[in-house]
Amino acid sequence: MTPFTFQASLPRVVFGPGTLQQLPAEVERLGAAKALVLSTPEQQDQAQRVAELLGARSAGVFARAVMHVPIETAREAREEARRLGADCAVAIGGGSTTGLGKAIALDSGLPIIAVPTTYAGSEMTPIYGITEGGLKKTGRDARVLPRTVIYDPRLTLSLPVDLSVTSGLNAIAHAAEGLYAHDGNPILSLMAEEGIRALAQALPALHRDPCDLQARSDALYGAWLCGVVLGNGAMGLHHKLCHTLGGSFNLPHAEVHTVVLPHAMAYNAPKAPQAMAAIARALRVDDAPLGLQQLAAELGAPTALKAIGMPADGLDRVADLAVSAPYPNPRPLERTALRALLQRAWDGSAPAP
Ligand SMILES: NC(=O)C1=CN([C@@H]2O[C@H](COP(=O)(O)OP(=O)(O)OC[C@H]3O[C@@H](n4cnc5c(N)ncnc54)[C@H](O)[C@@H]3O)[C@@H](O)[C@H]2O)C=CC1
Ligand SMILES: O=C(O)/C=C\C(=O)CC(=O)O
Repeated sequence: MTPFTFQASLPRVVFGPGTLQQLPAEVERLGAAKALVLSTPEQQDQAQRVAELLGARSAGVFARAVMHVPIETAREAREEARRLGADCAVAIGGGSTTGLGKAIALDSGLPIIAVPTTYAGSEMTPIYGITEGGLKKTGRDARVLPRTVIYDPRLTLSLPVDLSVTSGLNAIAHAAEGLYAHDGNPILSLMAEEGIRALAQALPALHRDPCDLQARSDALYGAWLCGVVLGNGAMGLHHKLCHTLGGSFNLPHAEVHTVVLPHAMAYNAPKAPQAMAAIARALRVDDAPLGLQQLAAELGAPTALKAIGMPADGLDRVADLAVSAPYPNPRPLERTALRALLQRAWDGSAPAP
């Protein structure tokens, strides 16, 4: 085994069906008196119920989280937290709501309790994203890592099946890139393989029966592990391509990950054979990129960028951007090969190196 360094900074986790009921005690445990509850407009009723559960410990509800955290929304939420005298925030929702909590914490240091209701994994990472003037900036900052995460699988029963599948594949992407990250290590690799395994088993089961609480629990457990990997390892080609595609063309986040991942994996496969072997083991397939694309197709997820709103004439720009700011990746970034990757992803063709 090659020498390595392992240091992880992780939130406290409360996991299991019904654990949302422990939220008031978790707020108290932080030493906080007033929590601002954050959600998207679609989950406002759920946020309201959380505020009722908090009773006197609720400062109010801010239900305006949207995808990619526009700076204007972040400023409004920070101001609302200040105006209401909140000394902590509870983010109930997916990556968009967690992201809003992070934007507040980045500026104010307010502690965040995350209550994830998708499989995006943001609650386990110190990574934030804020969009200003149409450009999304991402960064890492220890202040934005939630202090506590409550994983209550019951809250995911209402997540539509299509979003459950693509969100689960978004989580698998975190683990896949962690397995070949330049700063990876055997402990993160253990978590990554186990996270992929749990999700690969859970997604078909919850696709058959969205109310299968065991499958929902397994998926959330997998998302937790994959989120830890993302938070503690570098992102490579796949995440960078997805951020360009999502940020510049306003494509739906989890769907972009779903379509691109098999192609990014195939691109890197010749330089990351051990990672591919681990992913194939976890998926129980012979060929990791192809097996992943087949899993997505079997679960009714999109497999072509053209099907999720990507204009064909934008592919050249994405290829240009992909090579404009180099970053560590197992296989060097070659424009011609990346342009071909993007074409295959747009067409929905089989992944190829
Ligand atoms: N910083 C990080 O580490 C990460 C950040 N992200 C960010 O998260 C965002 C995407 O987050 P996602 O979770 O994919 O989607 P999302 O948070 O935007 O949610 C999508 C939709 O599903 C709804 N929803 C969520 N949970 C639900 C439930 N249980 N029942 C019914 N409806 C529900 C939401 O209200 C929203 O309308 C992107 O902006 C992405 O950049 C994603 C992964 C990691
Ligand atoms: O692409 C992902 O799933 C991971 C990270 C982000 O989305 C970064 C962000 O919060 O914008």
